Amino acid sequence: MKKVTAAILVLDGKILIARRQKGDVLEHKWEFPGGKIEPGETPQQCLKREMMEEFGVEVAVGDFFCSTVYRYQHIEIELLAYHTAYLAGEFQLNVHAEIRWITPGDLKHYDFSAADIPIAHQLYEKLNPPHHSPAS
Ligand SMILES: Nc1nc2c([nH]c(=O)n2[C@H]2C[C@H](O)[C@@H](COP(=O)(O)OP(=O)(O)OP(=O)(O)O)O2)c(=O)[nH]1
Ligand SMILES: [Mg+2]
Repeated sequence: MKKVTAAILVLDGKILIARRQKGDVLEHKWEFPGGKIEPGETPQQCLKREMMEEFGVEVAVGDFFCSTVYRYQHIEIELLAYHTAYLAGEFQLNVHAEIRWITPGDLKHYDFSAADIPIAHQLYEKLNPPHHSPAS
């Protein structure tokens, strides 16, 4: 099983999501960006490297958020999501078709890769402000 890291990056209350390119595995699907852990790397080192490779930005990788295991036809992955803080750099698209900054409520409206759906759901539960019932 391949271990893959994914960044939960929130800036000004908006969450970073990225869309995979046409022709890529899982083409057009939205994801929390990251990639496969290489031999000898910690998940944190991997995610820092991937964010630099894929967007040219520097991040600090913080606490573990959650993980999922998913078996695609092409690969079985353990997806490890980490809270990540933006440090520096202009976002450029080196491998993705598009990025968006979305509100927690928007998480339900995007077509995420299957392995990401439970992560998007947990993030929604964590960040979406609860609706207050009227005072009695
Ligand atoms: N980065 C990332 N990959 C995901 C997510 N969800 C998901 O199913 N995947 C799958 C897609 C791929 O089959 C696999 C590895 O991700 P990747 O293609 O980003 O790997 P990578 O950046 O190391 O790229 P490469 O060297 O394999 O081209 O994980 C996700 O949220 N983020
Ligand atoms: Mg990647």
